[in-house]
Amino acid sequence: MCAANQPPVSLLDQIDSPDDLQDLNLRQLEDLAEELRQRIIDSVEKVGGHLAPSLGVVELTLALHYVFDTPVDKIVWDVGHQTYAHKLLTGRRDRFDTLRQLGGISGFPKRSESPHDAFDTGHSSTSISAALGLAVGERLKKGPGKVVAVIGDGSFTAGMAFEGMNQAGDLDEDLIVVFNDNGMSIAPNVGALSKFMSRALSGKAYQTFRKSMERRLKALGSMGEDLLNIARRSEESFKAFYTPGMLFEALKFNYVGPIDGHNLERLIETLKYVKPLQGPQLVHVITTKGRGYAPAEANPSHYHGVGARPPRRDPAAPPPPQSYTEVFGQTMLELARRRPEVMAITAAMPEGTGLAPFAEEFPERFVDVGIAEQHAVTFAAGLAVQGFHPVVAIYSTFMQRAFDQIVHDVCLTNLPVVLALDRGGIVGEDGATHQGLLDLSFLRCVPNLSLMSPADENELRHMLYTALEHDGPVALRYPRGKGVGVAHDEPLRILPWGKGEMRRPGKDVALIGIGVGVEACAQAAESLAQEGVEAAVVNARFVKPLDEELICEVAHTCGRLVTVEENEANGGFGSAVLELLARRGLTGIKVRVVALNDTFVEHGSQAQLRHLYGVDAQAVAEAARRLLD
Ligand SMILES: Cc1ncc(C[n+]2csc(CCOP(=O)(O)OP(=O)(O)O)c2C)c(N)n1
Ligand SMILES: CC(=O)[C@@H](O)[C@H](O)COP(=O)(O)O
Ligand SMILES: [Mg+2]
Repeated sequence: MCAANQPPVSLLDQIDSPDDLQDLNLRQLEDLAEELRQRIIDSVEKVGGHLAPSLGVVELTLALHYVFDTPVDKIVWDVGHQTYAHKLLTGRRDRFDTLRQLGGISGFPKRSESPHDAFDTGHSSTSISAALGLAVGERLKKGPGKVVAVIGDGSFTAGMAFEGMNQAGDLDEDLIVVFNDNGMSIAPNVGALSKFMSRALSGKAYQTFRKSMERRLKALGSMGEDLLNIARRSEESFKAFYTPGMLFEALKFNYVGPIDGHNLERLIETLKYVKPLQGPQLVHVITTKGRGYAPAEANPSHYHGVGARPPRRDPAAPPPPQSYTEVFGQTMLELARRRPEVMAITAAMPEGTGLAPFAEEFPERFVDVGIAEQHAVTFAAGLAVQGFHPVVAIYSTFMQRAFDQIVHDVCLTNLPVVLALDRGGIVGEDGATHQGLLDLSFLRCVPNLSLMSPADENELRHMLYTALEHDGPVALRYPRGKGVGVAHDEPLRILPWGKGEMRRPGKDVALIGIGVGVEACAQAAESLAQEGVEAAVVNARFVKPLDEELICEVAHTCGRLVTVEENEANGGFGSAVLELLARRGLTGIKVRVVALNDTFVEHGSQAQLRHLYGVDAQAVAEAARRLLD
């Protein structure tokens, strides 16, 4: 609590830990909710972040921290993108404006950041499994803590959530799952469960019946109250049948709800009721994503994640380059118009992958499978067997989840599926859970899979066309954010398969880049030229099949190679080049691999992280100088 001699500036300023909530009455808690909301809006407006998800759970967060005693009790937040109120209430109020910035607090729960963060999250649908592990551990250690998982309806579309539920029910473990149902994933939620939820809960007849019964019974005075209590108990069984309860009850969870996720009094009462209960409990809360901020309530998809306030743009300046995502989406449309067999698949991220326009123009050839990356890939394999040419657009980091499906269902039988990995490389503010720094390694090792990465947004267009002309699995990986700003040359053309391109001749050292690495090489060559160094620049284009002739030729000519990639060094593009040189017996070549060196990459801007982790143009030039010493 604040020192007694200083008048509290606000309720939030009095909250140095969740224990301080106990001193507040309901009215003050409600006022605190509004303060939290405003603080979140103000901060995100400045630094960016996940606004709508966090606004939707302000009351739920307050009620959880009011009823449960973290860190003894443990709360696992699924995805963890909705934890801004949680962070403000657990000792990070004064650092909150450093959110997602280099050296600042993370946008997701981090055990290293606070003991109140019970488990690190970022990828969805892990909370129930993690919480169950925590609960079993607590039981085995004979600890006093209760364990709560908070999971959204979007995150419930992933199979992993049901794997956790299935085991929890079987173990009859003391575990509380709070199901935050706002009807939204990033886009409107999809799937049979989501439809069942909205049908069951939006039943007008049920709501009208309930309200009229309450009114009539209350009019009867005390007798009416007794009857109302009986009716409430029978309502529970009615709801358990009519609402999703029966689904969760089948998984041996005691179902409680649905309750209004913005009614603090009801939330506190319900959580106090379930806290001491034994066995698995599921509390179903209905919330509004973006609650309390009209633009976010009206468009929760747009306000799911927002960027920091952009710097004022000079109106005379040329328009910024298109993003790789936009170019991908436009090229998909162009190709689909001429190729009826092209299908597009997303895992709950139509906007983020640029496929929203495709969905609008070709609704029958577009599928959003929900947060179900494994299913997306194998579903695509099924389509490919039927003669379609599916393009599965999934962020690099989330594609990690579908590795076995890529191997087992697509590549083993050499099916024509295109894997479009957006956000390949350093993504920036989302931090360690979201960087796309493993894909060149985990894709390169899979037989039958070809792997390309464009040097710029124009090359992405031709690569997508080339991939769709290839009779077998192809992965395309491209970065988050704006392109280089090159013109789009027409028409779309098929790139020479397995061939890179010499972008700049040179004889002293060869800078061989893949993807965004090529731009870093080009800039490094410019600065080396100021020092009289003639650096060749090669755009490798393909990680597999590698352009062996071109690489061996420049290796022979220059005798010095720097490979450049935004990927882990382990098993990445540089590894492929080293393996080639060894295979060809070119042992006298001096090589530097510019890549991430066996490390995770935290949050910060892309430019800051590229510099900090030594994969920017400056690092490339430095590596070349060392070879020339
Ligand atoms: C495995 C995985 N796939 C995709 C994402 C991207 N993603 C982050 S939040 C989100 C939607 C989550 O919906 P829900 O669980 O309902 O939470 P809400 O945003 O509605 O609060 C998605 C698809 C992710 N974090 N992890
Ligand atoms: C929380 C989450 O996983 C997504 O919202 C992700 O942050 C989206 O990333 P982009 O902002 O790159 O689309
Ligand atoms: Mg949701």
